Amino acid sequence: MASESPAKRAKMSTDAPATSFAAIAAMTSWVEYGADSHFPVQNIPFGAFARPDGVKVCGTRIGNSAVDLSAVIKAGLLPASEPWAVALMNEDLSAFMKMTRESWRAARYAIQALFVKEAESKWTAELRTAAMFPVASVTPQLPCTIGDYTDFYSSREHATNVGTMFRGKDNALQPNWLHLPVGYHGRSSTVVLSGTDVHRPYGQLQADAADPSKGSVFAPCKLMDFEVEVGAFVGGPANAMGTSVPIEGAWDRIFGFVMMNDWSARDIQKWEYVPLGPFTAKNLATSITPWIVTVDALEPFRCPTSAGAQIDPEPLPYLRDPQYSSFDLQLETSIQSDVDCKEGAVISRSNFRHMYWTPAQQLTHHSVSGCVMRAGDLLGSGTVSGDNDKSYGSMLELSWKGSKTVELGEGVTRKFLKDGDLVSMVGFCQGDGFRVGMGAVTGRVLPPTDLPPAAAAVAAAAAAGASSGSSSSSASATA
Ligand SMILES: O=C(O)/C=C/C(=O)CC(=O)CC(=O)O
Ligand SMILES: [Ca+2]
Ligand SMILES: [Mg+2]
Repeated sequence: MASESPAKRAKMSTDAPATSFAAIAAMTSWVEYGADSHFPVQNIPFGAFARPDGVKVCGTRIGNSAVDLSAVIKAGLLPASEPWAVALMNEDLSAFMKMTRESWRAARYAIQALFVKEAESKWTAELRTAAMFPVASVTPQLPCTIGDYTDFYSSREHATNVGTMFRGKDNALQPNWLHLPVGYHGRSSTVVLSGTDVHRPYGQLQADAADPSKGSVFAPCKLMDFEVEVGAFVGGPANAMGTSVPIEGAWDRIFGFVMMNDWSARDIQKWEYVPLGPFTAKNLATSITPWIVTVDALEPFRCPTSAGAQIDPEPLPYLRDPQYSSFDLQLETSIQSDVDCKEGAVISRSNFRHMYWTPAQQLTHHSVSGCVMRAGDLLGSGTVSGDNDKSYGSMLELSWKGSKTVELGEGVTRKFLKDGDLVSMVGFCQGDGFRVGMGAVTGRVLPPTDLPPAAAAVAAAAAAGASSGSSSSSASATA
């Protein structure tokens, strides 16, 4: 790691593993993978997948292998009687995530110890066949039952940019923004795994922003967008209703992190969001990576946020995070299209350290009214935008509401997403000769689905209106 890197400068968390950063960097594995793998022995994430024979199991990933932890436990390489091992015998991580950080840590260390070079002889050929599968041969599953999904708005740059575009420069950052992590309740039913195609949604759009008397039309979204986010999975025993999660222990209630794309229909959003915030513009799909990278795996990369060691104004006491900091997690977003950008092009580079509010502050604030926070709840960080126009986390900002083009190379440009565009977001921390990352969250934009009967009737009526001279509901999407 470069000597000036924030990860190196940062003091290791007191909660961090007893191992030094140098000792972590020096770990090697008997499993082969490249220096750019996101899943070296230093990572050991948790996930759930269906084996080639269809059996669903909890697992980890190392290099390009998905590891069936139930097979490793059955073979006697992990202590079957430990409560965490019992929990890992389930089809997904729901039970395991309800345990404590101590249990997650014990499990991760025990698994990690099986993949260091010195442990190679423990792995018989028989066990390798029974427990290790090429990732391409397994079917990732959602890691747990996602009870609730909440999305925050915690990048100061993103909030300022969106506020400027939606409400004007003078009302960009609302007066509450520096005092609490603003958020909205999202929809867990449409949280999907990376690789899931996403249809351009239908919805209500304002017919003519210059003339509100023209009302609205029903049509496919024309301003389809992504949002680069880091998702935090809540873990640990739920707080009782009427109590809250104290900020002092809040980091210990975060099980780990995934990359997340909060698909957004900007024209639907612009019309519907007043005054209660995002609704159907955001519930069409939210894509996540399948492997949850633990807080412990990210601890060596803890660093100050770009807002500094403290925030000003100082938040109310209940929101003062004693570990106010972030992770030096690099984020890179690209678009690929078989139509006009076959090689793909990187359009944004950002970093998780740009977030102003920490996941601990988000969790504590979420529960301050007595709201129950359960293991498996998903908290979106909010779009991660940096301080320059190459680091913005959405097309809305990169194209500044469509007022300029985003270059994909060789004369190919975008303002918003086109049908056929494959959006890919990767997140990783760069260590000294190794990486710890989440992999890529991908999703392709498909044309609108065939309309269900009720919606078809509305569209037909709107089309009839259009042919008689009123507002149009053309299905063609512009980009
Ligand atoms: O109304 C606004 O200012 C904008 C709201 C959002 O776009 C919500 C959202 O998804 C927040 C985020 O990802 O940061
Ligand atoms: Ca969002
Ligand atoms: Mg969403």
